[in-house]
Amino acid sequence: MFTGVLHTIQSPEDLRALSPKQLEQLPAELRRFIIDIVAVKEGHLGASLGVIELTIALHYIFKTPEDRLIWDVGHQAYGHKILTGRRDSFETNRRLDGLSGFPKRSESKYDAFGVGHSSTSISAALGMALSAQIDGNDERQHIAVIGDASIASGMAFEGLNHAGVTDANLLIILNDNAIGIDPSVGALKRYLTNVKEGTAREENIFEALNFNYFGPVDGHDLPKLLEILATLRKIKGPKFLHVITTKGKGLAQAEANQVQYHAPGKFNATTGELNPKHSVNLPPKYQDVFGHTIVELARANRSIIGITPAMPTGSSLKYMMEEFPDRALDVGIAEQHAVTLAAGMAAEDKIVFCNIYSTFLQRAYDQIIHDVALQNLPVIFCLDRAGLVGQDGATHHGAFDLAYLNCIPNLIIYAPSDAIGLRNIMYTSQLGLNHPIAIRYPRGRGHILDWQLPFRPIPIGKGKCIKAGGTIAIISIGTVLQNAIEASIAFGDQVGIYDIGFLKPLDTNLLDEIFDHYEAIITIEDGTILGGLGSSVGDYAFAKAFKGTIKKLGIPDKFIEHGTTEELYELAGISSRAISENLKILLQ
Ligand SMILES: Cc1ncc(C[n+]2csc(CCOP(=O)(O)OP(=O)(O)O)c2C)c(N)n1
Ligand SMILES: CC(=O)[C@@H](O)[C@H](O)COP(=O)(O)O
Ligand SMILES: [Mg+2]
Repeated sequence: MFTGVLHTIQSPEDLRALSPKQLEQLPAELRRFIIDIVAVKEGHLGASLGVIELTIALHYIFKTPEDRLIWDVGHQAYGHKILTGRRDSFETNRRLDGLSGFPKRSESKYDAFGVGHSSTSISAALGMALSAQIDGNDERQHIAVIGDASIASGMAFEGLNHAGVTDANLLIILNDNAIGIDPSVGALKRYLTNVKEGTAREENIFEALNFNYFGPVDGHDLPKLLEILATLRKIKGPKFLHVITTKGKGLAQAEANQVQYHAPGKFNATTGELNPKHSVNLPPKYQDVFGHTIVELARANRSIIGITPAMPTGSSLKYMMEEFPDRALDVGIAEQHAVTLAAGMAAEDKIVFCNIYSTFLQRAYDQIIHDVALQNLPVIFCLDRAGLVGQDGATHHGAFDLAYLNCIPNLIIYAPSDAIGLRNIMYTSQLGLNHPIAIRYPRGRGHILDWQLPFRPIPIGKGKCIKAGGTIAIISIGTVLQNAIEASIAFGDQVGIYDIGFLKPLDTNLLDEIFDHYEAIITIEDGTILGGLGSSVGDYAFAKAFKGTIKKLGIPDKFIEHGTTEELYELAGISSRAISENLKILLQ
C-alpha cells in the first residue's frame, strides 16, 4: 500500500496540484526514493540529493516543459527525471536500454537539452531564449542550473558575457555547494565564499555583468525558493539566482564525505555505509597506476609537474597533490586552460604530465594543435577513460581520441596494453622526448597484479609480436589486446598477434613483416573505426599494395549508449567473442 505523495506524481502537472502540506513532505520522499535505488543500482548520488528542493520548486513554479529547464552536466537531475514521468523506470538508470544517467532530448520532452560535459547550460539556454525572442515569444522562460565548479569554466564565462548584453528571458541559477567532484578551486570560488559570508568587498560580479541578481538563498528552504522563483518568473531579461546547497543533503555520510558519495557505488540504503571494497588481490586501476607512477617519477625529477582539470580523484593525481602540492595542480573544469598551461610550462623546460579524460580533452582540440603540437612542445598527455567507459554512456565514452589525434603532426600516440606498459611509457616520456605524446588508457582495472617492476624504457614507434601465427594476424592497440589474446586461444597457431602500441609513429617495419607473412589481417581498437588504427593500417597496406584481406574492428560510426563495458564491447563488436567470430569467418 503506497503512502505519501511521490507515487501520485506522473508529471509536473500533478506536482503543481499538491497542497502546501503535501509539498512539504515531498523532499524527504524523493530523497528516500533516490537513495533506495542508487544504493543498489549505483550512479551519481550527492549532486541530486543536494538539489531536491530546487528541483521541486522549479517544476512547481515554472511551466515545464514549455519553460525550458537545463541542468548543467546533468548528474544532479535524478529528482527531475523522477518528477517528469520516469519514476517507475528510474531503476533502469544507466543500464543498457534503460534511462540515461544524464538528461537527454530523445528520452523526455522535459529534458530541454542533452548534457554530460559541463558548463554548456548557459549558452544553450541563451540560444533558446534568443530563439524565443526572434519568434516573438516574450513569455517563455529559460533556466540554466549550473554548479559552482562548472560556472568557473571558460564556456560558462563566454555565455555570461554574451547574455549580459541581451534582454533575453534567461534565469541562471548558481547551485553553490562549494564542491565539484573534488573541492572547487580558484579565485571565483573564493569570491563566492566571500559573498556567502557577506565579506565580498567588490561589486557583485553578476550584477556588474548586467544580471538582475538575487540571493544568496538557502537552497533547502522550499517555501523561500518557491517565493523567490515566483518573483523571478515575472521578471524579464537576464536574471541570476545564487542558491546555497549541501551536496549529499539528507544522507549523513554523503554530507560528511562528499567526494566519495559523488558516485559511491553500492551502499547500505538504511545506514548509508558503503559496501566494503575487496580490492586487496585485484590488479590496480589504470588511474592508480598513473597516480602512483607520477609520484615515483616526481620524487626523482624535480622538473615534473602534474595537471588535472577538476579530476584529482578520478585521475588519481591526488596522490601527487598530497606529496608535492606545488607541482601538482588542479585548475578546475578548464580543459583548454590546462592544455595551454601545460604548453607554457613545457616551453620553460618543465616536464608536464597533463591528465585529462579522453572525452573531456575534446574541449581542448585547438589548444593541442595550436599551442602544443605546432610548437612541438613535449607535453605528456595522459588520457584516462579512453575507450568505452560503461554506464556514463555516449557523452563520456573516450571513443574519438585515436582518430582526432591521429591527424595532428608532431604528436606521438601510444596506447599501452597493460599497466606495465603505462608505467614504462610514463618513465620513457619524462626521460625527454622531442615531441608531445598522448598516452591513452581505459577506465577500470588491468589484469596484472605485479606491476610495480623496475622501469624500462620503451622504444618509440616500435610494436611487438606477441605470438607469430599461420595465416591471420591480429594487430591490436591498447588494452583490447587481452580480448584478441583470449579470442585467439581456440585457433592455436593459425593466428598471430601483434601489439602495435604506437598509432604514431606507426611501426611500418613490423607492418611490412606482417604483410609478407599473412593472408589476412584483423585490426582491433577500442576507438572509432574511422581514422584510428584500422585506417592507418589500411592506408599503409594500400600504399604497399597488400593483396590480402583486412578486417577493421573498432567502435562503429554511431554513438554508443550506456551499459556495462562488457555489454558495450559486445555491441561495438570488439569483445573477444566478436573477434573470435571474425576469425572463424576469415578461416572458412
Ligand atoms: C568538460 C567536463 N569536464 C569535467 C567533467 C567531470 N565533472 C563532472 S561533474 C564535475 C563537477 C561539477 O561540479 P559542480 O558544477 O559544482 O556541480 P555539483 O557536482 O556540485 O552539483 C566534473 C568536474 C565534465 N562532466 N565535463
Ligand atoms: C558526471 C561526470 O562527468 C563524472 O562524475 C563522471 O561520471 C566521472 O566518471 P568516472 O566515474 O569514470 O570518474
Ligand atoms: Mg558544486
